[in-house]
Order: sequence, then C-alpha cells, then structure tokens
Amino acid sequence: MKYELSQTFYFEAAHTLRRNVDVEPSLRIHGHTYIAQITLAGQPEAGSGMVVDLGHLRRAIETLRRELDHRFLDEVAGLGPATLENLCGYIWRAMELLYAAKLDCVEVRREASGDACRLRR
Ligand SMILES: Nc1nc2c(c(=O)[nH]1)N=C([C@H](O)[C@H](O)COP(=O)(O)OP(=O)(O)OP(=O)(O)O)CN2
Ligand SMILES: [Zn+2]
Repeated sequence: MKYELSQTFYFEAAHTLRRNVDVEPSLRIHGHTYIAQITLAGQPEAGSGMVVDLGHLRRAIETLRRELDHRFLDEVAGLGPATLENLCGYIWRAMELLYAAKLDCVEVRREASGDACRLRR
C-alpha cells in the first residue's frame, strides 16, 4: 500500500510553437491556461503522520509557479519548446530536487482544449 498526496495549481502563459499542422497560428504568440498537478507518494512518517507536509509542497509550488505564470514560455531557461511534455519535464526536475523518490507523477492540462500530458516514475 502506498499513499498519494496531490496538489493542483494553475498558470497562465504565452508561447509559440513550431509544428507541421496549423503552422501559422502556432507560430503567432498565443496564450493558454495550464493546470498542473504534482503527486508525491510514499509512507507517512511515524512521528508526523505525513508523507510530506502539504504546507512545504505548497511553498515549493509557489516558487515554481512564479517561474511560469504570466511568462513567455519560449524564454524560460531549460524548458525548450513549450509543449505539455516539456512543461511536465521542467516541473519534474524542479520537484525531484526537493522530493527525490517521493515524486510520483506530474500532470499538465489545458482544459479549454482537453489536452493533457502525464509524466510518471
Ligand atoms: N504533443 C503535443 N502537441 C501539441 C502541443 C503539445 O504541448 N504537445 N501543443 C500544441 C499547442 O500549444 C497549441 O496551441 C494547441 O493547438 P491545437 O491543438 O491546434 O488547438 P487550438 O489551437 O485550437 O487550441 P486553443 O486552446 O483553442 O487555442 C499543439 N500540439
Ligand atoms: Zn499553444
């Protein structure tokens, strides 16, 4: 048995994208609302009864969110082309530094279009 703790946050950001379909509109600067979910998994520590204190996760997310919210994603260092896949990877790398093997899943969605990407251990 393992316990899964999740927290969800959103960010609004702009980007361009080089694609083989919808070439011209994708190359124009446009924006999306992104919803991201981070899941940590493990066993609660005996003393605290927590896998991780959710207050700690909330602070880590706030720092990360400042790097993405109201940004032009093409200019975010280390992201690469601003796809859902690369956003998952970017968030994963930031959270793995803090939570190591407890990091279980990162999901990024664009609900307006029904798009989602999930990165799992
Ligand atoms: N594998 C991926 N494919 C695409 C991604 C992605 O992140 N991973 N992203 C995009 C775009 O960001 C794109 O703007 C969405 O385009 P599209 O699916 O054509 O939908 P709309 O332009 O209609 O989206 P709106 O939300 O309505 O603007 C494309 N592919
Ligand atoms: Zn887009």
